[in-house]
Amino acid sequence: MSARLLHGPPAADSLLAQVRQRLQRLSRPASLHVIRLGDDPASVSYVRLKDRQARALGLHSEVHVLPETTSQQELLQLVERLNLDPQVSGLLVQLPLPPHIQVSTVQRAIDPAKDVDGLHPHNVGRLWSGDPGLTPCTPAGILHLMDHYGLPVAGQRAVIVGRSTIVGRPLAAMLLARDATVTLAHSRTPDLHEVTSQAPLLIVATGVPGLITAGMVQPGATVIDVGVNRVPSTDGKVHLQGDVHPDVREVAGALTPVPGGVGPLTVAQLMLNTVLAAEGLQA
Ligand SMILES: Nc1nc2c(c(=O)[nH]1)N[C@@H](CN(C=O)c1ccc(C(=O)N[C@@H](CCC(=O)O)C(=O)O)cc1)CN2
Ligand SMILES: [Mg+2]
Repeated sequence: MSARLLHGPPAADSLLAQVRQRLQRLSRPASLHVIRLGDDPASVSYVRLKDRQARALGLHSEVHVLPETTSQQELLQLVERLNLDPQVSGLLVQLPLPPHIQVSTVQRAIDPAKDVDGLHPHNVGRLWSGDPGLTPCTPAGILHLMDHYGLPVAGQRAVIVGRSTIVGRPLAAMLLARDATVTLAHSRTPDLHEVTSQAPLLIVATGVPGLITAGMVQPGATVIDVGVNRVPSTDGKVHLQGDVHPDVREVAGALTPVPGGVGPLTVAQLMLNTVLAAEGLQA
């Protein structure tokens, strides 16, 4: 039997409907500022998606494109200028950054109230403390996707593969807050297949194309594939492949496709975070 596909766009649309409602009640204009360094094709495409979506909602959107060789000090100066600008409600720096830039220093420099990526240590601490705050877009989007499709979270045994600060770690905190029992596995987890094959809910965010194969998945499991890997095909073109092998479709009960699964939720959740930041945070 083939897995039920959990398509991202309808879930993203329902999140965007919430954003439109909140925008109507907003007493001041909301704006999103995205800083991009260099011309990495994936980053160019993701930043374009964010800018287009923000404009489609009637938000003020600005993309600040800097050369890849921009120094950390120059980047921090731009961040500081946007921090101090009262017209800026949301601010993020697109990742990955070139190696001469220390990501954590840049994330710490962003005003936590404008940190629509939810990666400033203040916001990370709030998330783990169970306090309201801005939270990373992809994990928050995953929870919205699950709610949209009526998939239970409370009481679930969830295995996350991948311990990144942008997906795996914050998702663990969010699932715990929703009363799931969470295992956070990673590239150094011994016998990974034994861990994954006992997961009724499996979320994979490793950046390794096809890492999770059919034999590693519990029959009937819900599998959320966060990987969006650009893989060269034999015809010389590049295609998108998830972290989950296509064969998993025959084993899983429900599965997010790549593309068209989690990705659209990341952008929709960013729109919600921008409105939350403009509101001065939280419902
Ligand atoms: N500062 C940040 N950098 C990065 C983040 C982030 O949340 N904040 N996440 C990813 C990239 N990302 C957003 O920035 C992102 C990834 C994927 C998608 C998406 O819609 N993917 C589509 C496919 C799009 C395509 O054709 O390439 C899909 O999966 O269907 C949106 C945003 C890393 N960097
Ligand atoms: Mg990834």
